[in-house]
Amino acid sequence: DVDPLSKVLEPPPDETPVQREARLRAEVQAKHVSDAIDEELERQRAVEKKGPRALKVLLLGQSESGKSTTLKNFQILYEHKSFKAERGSWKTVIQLNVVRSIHLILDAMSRAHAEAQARQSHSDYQPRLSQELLTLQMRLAPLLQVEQALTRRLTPLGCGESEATLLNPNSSYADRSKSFAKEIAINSSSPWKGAITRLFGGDTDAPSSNEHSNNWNDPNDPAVVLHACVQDMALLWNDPMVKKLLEKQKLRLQEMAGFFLDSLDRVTSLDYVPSDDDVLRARLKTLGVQNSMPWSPQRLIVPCQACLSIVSPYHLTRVRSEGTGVFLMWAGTERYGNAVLTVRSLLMFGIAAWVPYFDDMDAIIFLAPISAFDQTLAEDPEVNRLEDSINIWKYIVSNKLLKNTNIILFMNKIDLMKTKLESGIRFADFVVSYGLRPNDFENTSQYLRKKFGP
Ligand SMILES: Nc1nc2c(ncn2[C@@H]2O[C@H](COP(=O)(O)OP(=O)(O)OP(=O)(O)O)[C@@H](O)[C@H]2O)c(=O)[nH]1
Ligand SMILES: [Mg+2]
Repeated sequence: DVDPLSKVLEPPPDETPVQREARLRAEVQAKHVSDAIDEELERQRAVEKKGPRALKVLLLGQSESGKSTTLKNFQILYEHKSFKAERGSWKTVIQLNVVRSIHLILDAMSRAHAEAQARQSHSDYQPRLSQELLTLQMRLAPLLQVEQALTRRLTPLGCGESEATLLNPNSSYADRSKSFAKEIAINSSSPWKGAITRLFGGDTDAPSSNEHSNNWNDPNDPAVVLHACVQDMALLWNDPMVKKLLEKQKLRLQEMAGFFLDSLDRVTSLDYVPSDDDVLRARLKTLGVQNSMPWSPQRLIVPCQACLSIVSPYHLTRVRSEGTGVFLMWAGTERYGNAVLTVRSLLMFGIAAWVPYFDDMDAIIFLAPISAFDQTLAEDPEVNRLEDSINIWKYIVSNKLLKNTNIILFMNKIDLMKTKLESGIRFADFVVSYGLRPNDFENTSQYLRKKFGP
């Protein structure tokens, strides 16, 4: 009869005093988050009493499915002024995305190097990495410090996740690369955007508030280091040996979230201000529930139950609107005490815990990134991402508690889907039941519409 949720929340039996302190701190923080959400809901109720009823939409989907991106798209449509005001804060995220891509390359090189050395001890030694590459690797070392500085900038109040603080400068390179593979996550209630803006004296009414957010006289300023490293980064990314090595290790950086290596000159230039498209592409993992401000005077007109639509959040078209709209976004990953739960595990614990979020929603927009057919979940490498999306979707549409809620499916990331199919990745290799049908977007998307359908 043990409640599965409290079981997950139990502290581990061998908890050390340090872990205990961290857990209690996290719990206090979670309580703040929860109180802030309550306050926000209360505030919204007060607003609703005055004006027309706000339409509430919940964005739901596995991690990296595009919830934050969809929210950004709606922000572009309805709140362009505040979206523009936040561009300076996104610049820090984009810099972090660049550094992360470079690190993934450096890690891949280290792996190849280690492999070559192991082979050297056997017979004929063929150096795998050229001397230039080894030099580049050394010259790009300062980027590690940059990563820490950027992380601190994004988590000024300690509201980042432990992934962000794991990077201890005294740890070995191997340890650092291991922790680097993890993404930095920001709790959605964290005031990171505001904190950066305040830190640099940004004016939120200005069209691009943080153009002056860097100190060009400080050689340790992340933007200065990145600018100084731009040639080396470009040399590394364009090196044919690196290309081969990445291909061999099946690292397709271009398809990964937060890819900016093809725009290095632009995004590391001293006067760089992110464009709308850059902000859409910037990747920062969200934890926790995020509540948008009510947007007025527009409202989304949502179609009927379980409508199927194919859109790319990059190219949402304007929806006819009136009244006000509120979006609630549920992160792909949720933290409870010391346990990190995914949308999937939360659903398995029963929808009861979610009811406060679900029951007064007018609509749920479910994000299913169909391009993920050849990928597995970061939190569970055994589970195919597409299969996971289909399972959660079926759970949602068959849930009685949601029978009066409009449910909209966004089969998104279609641009990536097309690129993948065109590059020769075979859909049927991952979805066996697809059989011998043509490996093109038209047929695969048609097939998936049916798969998600009733
Ligand atoms: N190519 C492409 N990339 C997309 C699309 N939609 C989202 N992305 C990218 O996918 C990455 C992940 O999207 P997010 O919006 O951060 O995902 P999320 O669902 O909020 O993920 P969590 O915060 O981890 O729950 C981002 O870098 C986006 O730019 C799309 O339609 N096409
Ligand atoms: Mg997110």
